[in-house]
Amino acid sequence: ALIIAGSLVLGSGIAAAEGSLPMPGSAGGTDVPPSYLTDDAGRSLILRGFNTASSAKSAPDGMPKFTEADLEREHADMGTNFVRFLISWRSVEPEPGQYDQEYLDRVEDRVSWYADRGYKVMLDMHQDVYSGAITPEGNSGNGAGNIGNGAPAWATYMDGLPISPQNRWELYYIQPGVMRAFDNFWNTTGQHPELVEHYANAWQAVAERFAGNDTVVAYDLMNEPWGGSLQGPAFEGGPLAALYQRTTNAIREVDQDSWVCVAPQAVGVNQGVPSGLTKINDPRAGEQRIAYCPHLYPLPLDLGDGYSGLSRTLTDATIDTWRDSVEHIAGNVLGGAPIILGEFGLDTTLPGAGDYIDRVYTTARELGAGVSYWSSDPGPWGPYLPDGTQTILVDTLNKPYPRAVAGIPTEWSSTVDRLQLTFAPDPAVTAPTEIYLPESGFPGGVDVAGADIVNWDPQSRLLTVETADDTGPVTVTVTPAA
Ligand SMILES: CN(C)c1ccc(C(=O)NC[C@H]2N[C@H](CO)[C@@H](O)[C@@H]2O)cc1
Repeated sequence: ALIIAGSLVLGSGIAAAEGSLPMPGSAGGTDVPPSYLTDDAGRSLILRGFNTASSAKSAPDGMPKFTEADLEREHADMGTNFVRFLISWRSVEPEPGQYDQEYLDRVEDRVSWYADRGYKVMLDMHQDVYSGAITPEGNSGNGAGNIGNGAPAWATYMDGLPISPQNRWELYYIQPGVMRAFDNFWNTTGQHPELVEHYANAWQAVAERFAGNDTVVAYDLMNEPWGGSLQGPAFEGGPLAALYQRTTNAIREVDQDSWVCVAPQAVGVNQGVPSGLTKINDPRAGEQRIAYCPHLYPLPLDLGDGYSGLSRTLTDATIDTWRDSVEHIAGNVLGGAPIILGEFGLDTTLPGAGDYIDRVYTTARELGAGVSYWSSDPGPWGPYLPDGTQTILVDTLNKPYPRAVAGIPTEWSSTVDRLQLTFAPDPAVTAPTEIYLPESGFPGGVDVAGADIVNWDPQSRLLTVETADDTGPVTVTVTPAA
């Protein structure tokens, strides 16, 4: 909280200095309409799923404690179609220039679980506090760790600076040894220009494996970047943007089609401070495939208050300023990039938790954004407790949504037993529009107005519809059969 509050002050100061952003609470951060990732049939994808999973951070084999049966349960209970799957630099490149193909085999096995159920996967090169190698007790092997995680031990240069035990994991970020590890990674010290090169080449090795895999649609280049001694636009528009550009170029040497997702710095921006991220150019032929993947963690909720009273008021204000910044970066800076809310979440036992989750999904729907909730790990934040008991998250998330749209969605909304979608059909897209309908709202047949039913499968809960493609925007309304 101290750090975040500090960076909020820092961030706010920077934002004021920058002066190029819309005033908080304005009509929105851009006039650029939402855009979408698309599938191979050209359908606009509306992605709903989880981060899977935090347990991978400390696993020696780099894999989450998440079985195919866990995925089957998630799919049956909530109809998700997306996952932000955590991978790690330490696992990809355990030694300099040596890429672990057996680790990538394990990742590919998990990807096939998702493929078999019609999911799309975004691979997240995850880090928190740089590496598990920052503390001897935290290092369960080459940077696997329960305090830090991400970078391999060989890329962790603390130059002998101290790291003392902290009662909150976030406070390790400002420990001298950790600050130096980040300053060496970003080469702010001028001592290690090779590390960002290794990072880009590690991503190239991952992209080389998944380039032809239609299930993997995006690469999230770095989780919650931290600039060490560099903060705000000096970091985001400096070494962070440079790393993103270098990594995008390296990926495009082997993979022309996956989206490259870039995230702002976490501190401040997660809490609504405007980001100073600058343009990343996609060298691919044709449309740019850069996406924007911010996270949302309003400070009042981080402090353990519920979504009620003053905390709710302050959280709503945070969401408004966060949304303006997201629209500005995705629309104006990145040139109309699709948005994926890479992380948001809270302790679902807090007062008003269900209302907060609904508010965030409404904001995501209005932004045309995908969502990966943090996280699928067992516990009060997730959908299931360790004993398998469902939290409120399952029913809160288990709502109708359009998964793949044969055109450009302009708006949609749903309740448990009704969905309405307006979109501009794309004549070039011959695949039908696909909609998920939960059994709770649709126990029997379905009625569709505004489109023709192609198929309704009560087992998979998927409805597909088609419309005449020579018309203007169409509105499809789905209700339970009378
Ligand atoms: C001081 N710094 C740099 C900092 C502090 C706090 C977070 C954070 O809470 N992040 C929110 C969630 N995201 C991670 C996984 O990406 C989770 O462990 C956090 O709960 C990030 C950075």
